[in-house]
Amino acid sequence: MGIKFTVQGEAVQKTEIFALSPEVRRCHEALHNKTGRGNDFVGWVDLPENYNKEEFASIKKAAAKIRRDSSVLIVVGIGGSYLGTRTALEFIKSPYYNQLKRDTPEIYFAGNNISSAYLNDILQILGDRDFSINVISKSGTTTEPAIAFRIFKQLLEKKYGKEEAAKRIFATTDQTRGALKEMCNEQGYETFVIPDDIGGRFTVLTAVGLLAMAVAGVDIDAVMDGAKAAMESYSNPNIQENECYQYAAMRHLLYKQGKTIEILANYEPHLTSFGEWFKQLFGESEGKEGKGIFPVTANFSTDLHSFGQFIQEGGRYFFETVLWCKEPKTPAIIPYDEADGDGLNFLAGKEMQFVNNKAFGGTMLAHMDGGVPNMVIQIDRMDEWHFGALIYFFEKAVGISGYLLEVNPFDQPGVEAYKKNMFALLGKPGYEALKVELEKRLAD
Ligand SMILES: O=P(O)(O)OC[C@H]1O[C@](O)(CO)[C@@H](O)[C@@H]1O
Repeated sequence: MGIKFTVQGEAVQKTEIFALSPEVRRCHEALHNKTGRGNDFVGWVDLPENYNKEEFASIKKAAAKIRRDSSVLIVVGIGGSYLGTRTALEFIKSPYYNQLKRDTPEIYFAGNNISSAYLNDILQILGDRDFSINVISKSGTTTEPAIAFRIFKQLLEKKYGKEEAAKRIFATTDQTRGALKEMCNEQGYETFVIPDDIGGRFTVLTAVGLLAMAVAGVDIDAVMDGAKAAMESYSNPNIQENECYQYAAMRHLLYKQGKTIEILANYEPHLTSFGEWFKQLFGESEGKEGKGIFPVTANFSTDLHSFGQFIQEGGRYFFETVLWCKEPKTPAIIPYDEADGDGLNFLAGKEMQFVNNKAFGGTMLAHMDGGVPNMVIQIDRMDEWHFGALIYFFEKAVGISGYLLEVNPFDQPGVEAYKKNMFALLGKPGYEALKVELEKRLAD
């Protein structure tokens, strides 16, 4: 397996982790036998093997068409219909994917906020270039993507006419239900499926993530191969041989010790978006019924110069999980400087990754000395295979971890509260009484 999980220091002993074996085995069985809470939404467990091969081929075809006739792809979506796709692009390609030399379309993400300035910036960047849209929404009624889709769809129709525009809209949505699905039926958009038994935050390895990846020239077969290898490796119910389950158990033990925040730290800007995806995966899965570990992320060494102080000496209620990548995507050598004004000549000729590695080791020891429990998830490199494998590692970990916490890790009832208030304040029909009540509270 190209992923290696290790516990650092003494905060939790291996024996304590292994002592959780009976509970972990129960969670494993509940997940695999579909007998646990939220069992309607565990389709992701065997997805790397059981994905729809016919649709997979259609995704590649659609991607080839987009690459042929579009300079830009606008991907519209939010939450699970956005984060994984963006993460894939930045992890496998680069956060600078759009600026780097390539022969694939530029890709921009819209509908993941309600900012007019953000939207106008994308419209300006797009200009009058040829483009296509991949609108991703299971429900089709999520406000943020619905607004963005209206705007880009109208632009597309104005530019190409309704008929040609319909051939440039690719919708990833529910197989049978929902507002977007109805629109697809009426307008004849090519449609890809968000499976019924996979919740938004677990969909990156479905058409949700795969279409944009394929457009960007990502080898999506290799992504699925990595996920399949992880699926096989982490199907082992024996915690002593299953590092994914060790991670889930370790989180649980730390939570029991009062460590209620997990910092997922990385040392690569290519992993920043991965942290955003992780926040939704763990936040929506575990944060309920007054329980859960609050997921935050740190981008090192950048953030060592911002909240590094707090991590070292602030309140001791968190632990750190470092996502470390062994090989740099591309190497860079530190040059010799005649004047040596910065005193760095002792590093001349060394690779930057050598320095990054020492920053990682030094930081980990300092944080542990400061009382922060540490664990490391190490991958060899940031390529397609490792992306698929790592996604699966975290999905499986949150499934087990959520069951250990005795919550339903596959629902997200709390997300509705803000939506209800927003609809009422916006004057959506049916919310009249709530509007009056909320406006009074806001005016007080
Ligand atoms: O795909 P949809 O229906 O637009 O929903 C987007 C996101 O909103 C949520 O329902 C709530 O955040 C997520 O689970 C989902 O990923």
